[in-house]
Amino acid sequence: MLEVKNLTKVYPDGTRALNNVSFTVEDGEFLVIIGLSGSGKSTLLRCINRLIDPTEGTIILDGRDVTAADSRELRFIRRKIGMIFQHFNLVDRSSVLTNVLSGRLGYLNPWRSVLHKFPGSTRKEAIQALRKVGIEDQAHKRADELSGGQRQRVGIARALMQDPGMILADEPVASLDPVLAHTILGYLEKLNRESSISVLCSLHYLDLVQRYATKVIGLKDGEIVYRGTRDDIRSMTDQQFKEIYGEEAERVSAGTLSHQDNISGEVAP
Ligand SMILES: Nc1ncnc2c1ncn2[C@@H]1O[C@H](COP(=O)(O)OP(=O)(O)OP(=O)(O)O)[C@@H](O)[C@H]1O
Repeated sequence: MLEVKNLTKVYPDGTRALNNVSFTVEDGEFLVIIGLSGSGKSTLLRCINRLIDPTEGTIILDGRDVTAADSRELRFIRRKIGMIFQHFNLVDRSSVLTNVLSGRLGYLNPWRSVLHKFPGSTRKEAIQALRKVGIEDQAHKRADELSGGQRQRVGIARALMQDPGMILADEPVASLDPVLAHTILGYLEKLNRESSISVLCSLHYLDLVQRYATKVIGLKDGEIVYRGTRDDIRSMTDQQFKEIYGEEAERVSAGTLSHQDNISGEVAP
């Protein structure tokens, strides 16, 4: 379980990106964070694994105080938190397999990690992780030879190598077309449901929020302005969504949602 209490982040230039944000995420939840550009979504996600140090407040993950963790503890905590990025953050010139294996670096003993020497069993696991996202046949290609959707699947496989209890996904489908967006979110949902991995994800299409979220928080100028359960979200109107999200709020095309029915079948291992 994740408990975020009174979290505030003020950047050195004085920008108050988060102001007194509190919420909880139960194990196995799929929390979606919505909000306009600049509302603080990335800052919030990055505070949770301390890629950004909060100014005030506490973050407790499974009883451990992330905010008070020293560097040793933080390494341990971060091992269990996978991160997925909008622009994938792959090493383009390395192979897909090497990128996936890098998810395990936090578990290697120091000399192995310096040399990036992975045991054979770990390489097998990496292939299995790629199989879970349907691209084991791409393992030996260079990462920059893959399409955007395939690259994000590599990002998921890399996160899986951490054996995470939680995945933080910062706009994971913003660079993808709507059909691919459903494919990627379908994989995240499957991991969420079948492996009980909690997912915290920022998204900006209402359809996607309604389809995947079990809980939603809405941010505006760094403050929580909306909290919704799965039922609340499903009955949310475009107008309500626009009040939080602004006039930029939009749906992906109606046809895409029905496509999801096919995708669900496709993601089964
Ligand atoms: N390193 C930084 N220094 C100063 N201000 C920053 C820094 N990073 C972000 N901000 C500011 O903090 C606020 C929140 O930014 P953040 O990136 O968290 O928002 P966001 O909701 O993720 O936006 P987007 O959807 O555009 O990524 C914005 O006003 C942004 O300009």
